[in-house]
Amino acid sequence: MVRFENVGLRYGLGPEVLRDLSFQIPAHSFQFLTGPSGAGKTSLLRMLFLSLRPTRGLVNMFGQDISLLDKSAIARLRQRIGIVLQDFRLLDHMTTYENVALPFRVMGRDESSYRREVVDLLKWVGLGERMEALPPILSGGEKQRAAIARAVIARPQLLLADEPTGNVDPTLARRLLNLFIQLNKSGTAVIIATHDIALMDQYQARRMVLHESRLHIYE
Ligand SMILES: Nc1ncnc2c1ncn2[C@@H]1O[C@H](COP(=O)(O)OP(=O)(O)OP(=O)(O)O)[C@@H](O)[C@H]1O
Repeated sequence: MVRFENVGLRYGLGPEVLRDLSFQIPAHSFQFLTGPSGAGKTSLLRMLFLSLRPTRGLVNMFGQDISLLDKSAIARLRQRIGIVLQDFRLLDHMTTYENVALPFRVMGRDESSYRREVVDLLKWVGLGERMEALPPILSGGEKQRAAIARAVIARPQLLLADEPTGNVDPTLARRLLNLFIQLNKSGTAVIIATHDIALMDQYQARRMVLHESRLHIYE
């Protein structure tokens, strides 16, 4: 599903923040991405979301060499990827319900075909009472859950999550991890970037560890 070969990344004229990354993400797989602060986890997730191009090396996503794709092809590939970023990126003028329903709207689906699904997921993540609220009045943990719900609602083929349990208590973190595990069992490949060792210890999965710009994989 994803293949990186000798990928390097630098910002501007700075040093390479990621170097010689070679790995594959198989379909249906589950992995944690970890490493110290500043190791490049967010940068790697952004490359996987095709919002950042590598400075060198080959990136192949869903069987396509991304260096050959134009903007519209990249936008189409992105529809197969769900992402939860640390700053959530919720749209402030839309309600929580509308934010979570957005992937279905982008696909051109009729609201009657997805309303129940969106409402059920919002209830499941504990936002049943916040559906009509606008993001600016949500707490940090509520925004995080809304961002996660939006990323998973359309069952993407690949889910990328950057510190998805950073703003919630341990009980809710476990619940959200279970949501990712269930999504994975239904076929989505999942990559969760986290510092949270307690979270990783709760689920036996492949670990991708960034250290001094390089990636080490522990199966
Ligand atoms: N837009 C940018 N311009 C220049 N340097 C950047 C940019 N974004 C990130 N960096 C640098 O790249 C390196 C990796 O940053 P990145 O945010 O990917 O790390 P991280 O592992 O996600 O960190 P954290 O765990 O603290 O979120 C850091 O040295 C950072 O300063």
